[in-house]
Amino acid sequence: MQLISGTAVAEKVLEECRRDIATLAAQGRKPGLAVVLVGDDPASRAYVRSKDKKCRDLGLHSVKLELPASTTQEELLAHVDALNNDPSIHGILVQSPPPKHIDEAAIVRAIDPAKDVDGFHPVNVAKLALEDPTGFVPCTPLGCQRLLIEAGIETSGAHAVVVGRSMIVGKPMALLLMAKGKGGDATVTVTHSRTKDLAAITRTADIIIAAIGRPHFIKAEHVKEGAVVIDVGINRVDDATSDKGYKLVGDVAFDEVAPKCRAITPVPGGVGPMTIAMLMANTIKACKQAAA
Ligand SMILES: NC(=O)C1=CN([C@@H]2O[C@H](COP(=O)(O)OP(=O)(O)OC[C@H]3O[C@@H](n4cnc5c(N)ncnc54)[C@H](OP(=O)(O)O)[C@@H]3O)[C@@H](O)[C@H]2O)C=CC1
Ligand SMILES: Nc1nc(=O)c2c([nH]1)NC[C@@H]1CN(c3ccc(C(=O)N[C@@H](CCC(=O)O)C(=O)O)cc3)C=[N+]21
Repeated sequence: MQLISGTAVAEKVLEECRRDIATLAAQGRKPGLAVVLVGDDPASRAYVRSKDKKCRDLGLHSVKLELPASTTQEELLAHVDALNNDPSIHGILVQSPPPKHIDEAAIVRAIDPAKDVDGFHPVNVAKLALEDPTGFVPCTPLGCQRLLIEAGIETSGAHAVVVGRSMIVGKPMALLLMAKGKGGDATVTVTHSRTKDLAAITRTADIIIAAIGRPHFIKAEHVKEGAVVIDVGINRVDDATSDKGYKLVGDVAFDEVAPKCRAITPVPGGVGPMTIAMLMANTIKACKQAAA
């Protein structure tokens, strides 16, 4: 069994980012990322902090907007508009999910597609479907694809089963795996909560991408011998032995699944660090494209 280290692959991606940042610096340019958080969900706060920290480590310009949960739709749109017009900002990310009174779809559509490093804007969703390389691909599925490539997993002709169909993970993941070329050319099945006999389908998978949001949902019975499993899930579960009072677990029951796998990602240290690394890479891409 091969343990695919997201931490190690993310470090490789960040090394590429450092080189790009140095090249841009020599041209007097510095990529800038703005992360907007509305409300005080603890997991979201932690995530926003780690993105800000990674930006600073790399020497990117980083703006962190932490807005109260009472922020109105109009106020948030005004912030997005200001960032759209700020030439020092190349990437804008509005942390999902926002509070209930915010219309997330309208916010996403207000972001300049050229600064939409999350890849959520309809223009970028269309570019992904069209396999147009000028678009931005959502960071998490992009990171999963890179993990497969770096781990030497052949996707061409493989049966990949994606569990989950969200706009942030499952759907773009399926589009990437079915696209032509490296890390693609797979035969893709997308499953979700209405899927009948999920285990019968996942057992036919050469590659399983689990993006469900339920701790330890994928069990040994879901996985065939020799499969590759990418665990996207980040779930906080109570843990009295940890000083934080919780621990992070994936959507895969790692202990029982790992022995059957050719390769598997851990949680933490798997897809999570890749998401952050791809966000940095997308911000650099946005900066390069803004100059061109
Ligand atoms: N590592 C990272 O960087 C990231 C991790 N995540 C994590 O990935 C997980 C998924 O996130 P996200 O896609 O945003 O979650 P969503 O809740 O938006 O989507 C979950 C998907 O799983 C499907 N699903 C739910 N229950 C079942 C079931 N019993 N059987 C089969 N499918 C099911 C849902 O189906 P239906 O559509 O029918 O409701 C839905 O399509 C979460 O744990 C999240 O924390 C998310 C983003 C980034
Ligand atoms: N607009 C938007 N874009 C996102 O990309 C986005 C979002 N909203 N909302 C929430 C989800 C979740 N997400 C994570 C990214 C990294 C880790 C991560 O780095 N995890 C570490 C552990 C971190 C820790 O220890 O807390 C790991 O898995 O090793 C986790 C979760 C991005 N998301």
